[in-house]
Amino acid sequence: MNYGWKTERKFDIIAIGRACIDLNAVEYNRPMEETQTFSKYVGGSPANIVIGASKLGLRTGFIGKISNDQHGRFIEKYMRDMGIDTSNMVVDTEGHKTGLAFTEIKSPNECSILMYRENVADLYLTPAEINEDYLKETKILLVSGTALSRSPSREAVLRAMSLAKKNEVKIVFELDYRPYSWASADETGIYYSAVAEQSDVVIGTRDEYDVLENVIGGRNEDTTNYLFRHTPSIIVIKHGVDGSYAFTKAGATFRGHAYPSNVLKTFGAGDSYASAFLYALIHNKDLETALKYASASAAIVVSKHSSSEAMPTVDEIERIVNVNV
Ligand SMILES: Nc1ncnc2c1ncn2[C@@H]1O[C@H](COP(=O)(O)OP(=O)(O)OP(=O)(O)O)[C@@H](O)[C@H]1O
Ligand SMILES: O=C(O)C[C@@H](O)[C@H](O)C(=O)CO
Repeated sequence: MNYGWKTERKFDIIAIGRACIDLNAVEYNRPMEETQTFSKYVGGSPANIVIGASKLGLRTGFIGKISNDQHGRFIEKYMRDMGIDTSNMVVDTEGHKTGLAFTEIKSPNECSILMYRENVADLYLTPAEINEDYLKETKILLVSGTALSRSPSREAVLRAMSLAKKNEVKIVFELDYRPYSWASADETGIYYSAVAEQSDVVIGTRDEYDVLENVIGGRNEDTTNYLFRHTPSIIVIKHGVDGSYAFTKAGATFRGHAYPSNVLKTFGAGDSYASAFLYALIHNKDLETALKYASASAAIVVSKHSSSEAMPTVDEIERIVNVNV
């Protein structure tokens, strides 16, 4: 398959959005009120996705703003050590802080995330901090929906998208809807639909597309009919453990099935799914295979404690795909 990426580019994927910290409950299978210890990991959906992609051997970079403190330095070093180019991670100069996500694992099916995201540095990225020469060097710009929730980060993303288009960089939009980041669902729908209409690939859960379309109980067919009238050529709709679908503008539909997993917690599924899906696309694999890689990657991460640190290798993914043919 040829997805139309420009081949001669230094990076496969540059992501834009938040790089934060996850504090995952060490004593799991209990409520957070009774949890005393947490393990620290780099987190934030777009950071997790490039960490996963980098672990799979893709060449990645990151655009975002981090706090000028121990947390910001921890994040930058971790990502650099993972092989991600951090040259366009801007250090905040106005005292903004790193976002924190405390995770609660009450049972494999009852997980929640308590986010501390007041005045977080990532939402203060400005359009002036977007570097066209950097964007020119990538095949894909990965946009995370949460980065659209506030200004000036919103305008920074819109600037990055317009420079991406100017330089024939494909845009992948991961909806990554976090309700507490947004002023209202109406506002989310407005920005999500405008950005999705301009993106080449859109990835999200059924619920996230409902927010984008401002509907309740939306149908995949209506979503694809609407978005394929615009730029997207591939639309991925995830349905949790019930699997996922990839639709193409040419009219094909592919179904991905979740693989059996010894589930510890459910968060991290979406980010590991996206990193392996994009790995497969960059390697010109067909969409059926891309869905298998994505689902296998997610099955691995839901069985482990973290989102970022748990990202699998290509061998681990292929072992699952090959055993379950
Ligand atoms: N319990 C599970 N066991 C195995 N695979 C799973 C499970 N839950 C989800 N997955 C896999 O992960 C993929 C993405 O899951 P989901 O649709 O929940 O995305 P998400 O809501 O973006 O994830 P997250 O919880 O990280 O936000 C699914 O399509 C499926 O392949
Ligand atoms: O995206 C976040 O800000 C939190 C993540 O890092 C967390 O691991 C998660 O929710 C993954 O789905």
